[in-house]
Amino acid sequence: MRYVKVMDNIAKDITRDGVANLGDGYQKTDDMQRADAILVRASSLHGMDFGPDVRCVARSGAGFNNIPIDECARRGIVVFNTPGGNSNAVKELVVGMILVNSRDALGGMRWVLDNVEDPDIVRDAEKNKKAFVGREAIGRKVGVVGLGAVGSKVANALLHLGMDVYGYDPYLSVEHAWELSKHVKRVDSMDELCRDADYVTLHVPSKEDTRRMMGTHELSLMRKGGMLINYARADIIDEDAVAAALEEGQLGRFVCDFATPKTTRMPRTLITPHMGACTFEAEEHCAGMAVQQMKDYLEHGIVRNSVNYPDCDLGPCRTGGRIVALHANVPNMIGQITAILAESNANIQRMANEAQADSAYTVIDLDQFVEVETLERLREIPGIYRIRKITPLAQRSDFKGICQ
Ligand SMILES: NC(=O)C1=CN([C@@H]2O[C@H](COP(=O)(O)OP(=O)(O)OC[C@H]3O[C@@H](n4cnc5c(N)ncnc54)[C@H](O)[C@@H]3O)[C@@H](O)[C@H]2O)C=CC1
Ligand SMILES: O=C(O)C(=O)COP(=O)(O)O
Repeated sequence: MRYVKVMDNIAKDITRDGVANLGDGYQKTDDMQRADAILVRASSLHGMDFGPDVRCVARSGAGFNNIPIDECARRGIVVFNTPGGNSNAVKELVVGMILVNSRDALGGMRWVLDNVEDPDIVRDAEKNKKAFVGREAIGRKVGVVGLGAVGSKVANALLHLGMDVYGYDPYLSVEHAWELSKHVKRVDSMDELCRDADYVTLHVPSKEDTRRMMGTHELSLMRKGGMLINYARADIIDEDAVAAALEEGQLGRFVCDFATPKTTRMPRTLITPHMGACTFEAEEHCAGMAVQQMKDYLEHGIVRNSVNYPDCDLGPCRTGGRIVALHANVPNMIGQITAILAESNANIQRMANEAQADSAYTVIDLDQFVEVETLERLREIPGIYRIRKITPLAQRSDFKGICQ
């Protein structure tokens, strides 16, 4: 039995009746000391005491600034996310917010609610509607910051609405470049993006170079009375600068997904409670990806969509035994590992080694399992964070197939 600590309401069918529906061989636990894996959405894991057996954290969602990924890497804990799994949900809400807030739809709705008792509401509505005149989005300049899973979809959708779309993303991936319409005008700086923009919408992860990237200078370049949309993370904007721009009228409207003590006091601001990804479709999609990635890792040592280790997929183990090593990306690790295996007469059938930044991942399929003492010797190599022993398919009680 493997135990999973489920931190958030991941998706209805996954946490039905409070019991994780993770499939045979898995059980939900509240006890971190017993957990083999953690399933999380936006709850913060910073400062949390991970139990000794936690081998992976699966983030059902895109952003992973709630997880100490470097510390996890050094402890041999693989962190996964679910790239793109909720991007359509965010895109739909952002596009809707841009349209709804270009018109004073909310002011109009509020007027109706305030006048429900008015017997002449039909006549008075016609008289009062002039107070809610807005603007059309067509033809207006919008800057999209970050052209990843969400940003590329937002840019394409706004283009289809007839807007003049600009995009800024110095690290644009080939995958997302393929998805992006060629009519999105790519620029090389935030200044170019913000200059005379009627709208700026933010879709970058929270990290050192993006925190407070939308500040006084960037806001001052926008067209007076423009709109800022933040469905990325609260700290991408400089809250004081946005508050000041709203007070001065430089910013006409601010729309964001993050209720903070400061945003909730800003004028002409519409806030949703971090619900960009709250659709049944996105929750199921992300939960499905997160659970599958977690199970593939626990059962087979397959790493897919990790944010702190390189991806590595040799498929399930079809030899007599598999060892996986999570280690520092430094010279001679493979040499030391294979030397110890050679001394214990182990025959390597297949092997893969991948490295990414400071972390590396090595999978070794052997004729048969090595002794416990050999595993202990591997664990003592400086730079080894964790050694795992993976049960081959043929030795699993739930495996009914023929092992090659
Ligand atoms: N409000 C909500 O419920 C949701 C919020 N998010 C937030 O949106 C962010 C983006 O999500 P995805 O598009 O799925 O992630 P993604 O990883 O696919 O895209 C992020 C993009 O930002 C770009 N980027 C990184 N640093 C940059 C910089 N300094 N300047 C400009 N671009 C930069 C990257 O190259 C990448 O293309 C997430 O990290 C998360 O914080 C994501 C999903 C739901
Ligand atoms: O995927 C993301 O980055 C999000 O912000 C969505 O967060 P959530 O899964 O709704 O807690």
